[in-house]
Amino acid sequence: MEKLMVEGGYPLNGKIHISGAKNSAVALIPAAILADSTVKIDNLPRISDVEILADLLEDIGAEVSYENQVMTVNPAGVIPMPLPNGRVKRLRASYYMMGAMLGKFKRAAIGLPGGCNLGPRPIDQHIKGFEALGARVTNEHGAIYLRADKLTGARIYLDVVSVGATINIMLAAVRAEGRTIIENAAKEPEIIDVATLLTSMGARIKGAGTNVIRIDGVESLHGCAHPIIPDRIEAGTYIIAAAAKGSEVIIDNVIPDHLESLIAKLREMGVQIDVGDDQLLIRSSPKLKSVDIKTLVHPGFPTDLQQPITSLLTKAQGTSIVTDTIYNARFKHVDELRRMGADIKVEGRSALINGKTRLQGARVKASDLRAGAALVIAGLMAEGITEITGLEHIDRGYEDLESKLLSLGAKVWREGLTEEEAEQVKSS
Ligand SMILES: CC(=O)N[C@H]1[C@@H](OP(=O)(O)OP(=O)(O)OC[C@H]2O[C@@H](n3ccc(=O)[nH]c3=O)[C@H](O)[C@@H]2O)O[C@H](CO)[C@@H](O)[C@@H]1O
Ligand SMILES: C=C(OP(=O)(O)O)C(=O)O
Repeated sequence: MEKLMVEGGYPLNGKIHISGAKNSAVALIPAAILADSTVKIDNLPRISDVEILADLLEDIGAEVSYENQVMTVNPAGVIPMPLPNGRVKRLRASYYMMGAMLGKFKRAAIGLPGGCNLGPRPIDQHIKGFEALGARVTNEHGAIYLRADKLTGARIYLDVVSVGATINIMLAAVRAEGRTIIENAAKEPEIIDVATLLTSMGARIKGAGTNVIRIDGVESLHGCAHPIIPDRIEAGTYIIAAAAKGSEVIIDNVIPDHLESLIAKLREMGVQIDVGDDQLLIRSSPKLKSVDIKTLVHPGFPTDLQQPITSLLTKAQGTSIVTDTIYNARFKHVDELRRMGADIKVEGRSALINGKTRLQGARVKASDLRAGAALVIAGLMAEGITEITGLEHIDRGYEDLESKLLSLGAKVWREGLTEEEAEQVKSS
């Protein structure tokens, strides 16, 4: 076990390159098994979620190679092997194996997914979609069993706007007979990316990125090459870090449209942001203003940046209110920020942040991926050294976190935990 050491107070300067999007990558990899020949995915981030999915694909018979950010999946030998436990619990996106296996084999048995613990994360809308396509779905001993004689296109209205359900239904519907219409679909950029890959494989999909997606099923899908979009949440994390500690930071390889809601909020706070074609230049200000933020489905403010921006708001003048309308328990980072001196109160789904506090380095634990990002940003802002444990969460979603921060002038490094520290972390 390791901890991340962050010595605060150093200004950030320079340029960093954003990796491929985690939330696209984790859907594109399962999607690759739907093809009958090799799929090449370019610009994949080296993060543990990607590595676990590659292992899962090998478990079911795919040939996978992964070098220099390029993953090649040859799905010719894939079999409908059940994946009831083990690795599937280590990430959220293993649920995409359900849609992909159902589309390919008309059956699947996949353990319930893991991922960040942010309060209840049901998958009822995924199941509603699979059932509408003709699958019988049962939950047996913590695994979901899906069986269909055939898949038939259907009109599916999502009761909740869900990224996972929208993509999962697309994965199954591309091989169904006839037309599927997903209404009240999620519109996140990662959905467009998955639809682009599937279309390159021969699928017929219209409307991805809007709230109505039409899919005309096809009999087979072929191999292709696909470059993944940049990670808007990784970019957002570094943009917020630059707003917290930057003098001038260039964030390279971004799609600025994907970051509109964050850019607007940061400008409201007083951060200067110049927008280029695929780069942003961030200039921080010593006088940041408080703002209120409500997380919403895309194109609203992303819940995945709610925790990182909370750290930044501890520095703003006045009281900010951050409300998470997507998850009801995404505030585990707040206790840790309080250990560092933050003045934050959680009331229901909102955090009330009294700003202009001087954070102090402390021993803190990342409870989930973006809580980890929030603590790293807080560590950069704090006086002294912050020791962050729970790095397995951060490693699920940030490629080369330390080297990217080091290249901007931050002081960060990993250290092994002593036996005593490891015991304390386990029992906390
Ligand atoms: C791997 C991946 O892409 N993860 C992202 C994905 O998660 P994920 O796909 O799990 O999130 P969803 O969009 O499905 O969830 C949104 C909301 O809908 C609820 N819900 C969802 C499905 C369902 O069947 N029933 C239901 O009630 C959830 O509890 C949550 O309150 O989108 C989230 C919302 O942008 C992000 O925070 C995650 O980073
Ligand atoms: C919540 C997240 O991830 P996951 O859905 O994979 O747990 C995230 O990326 O912030």
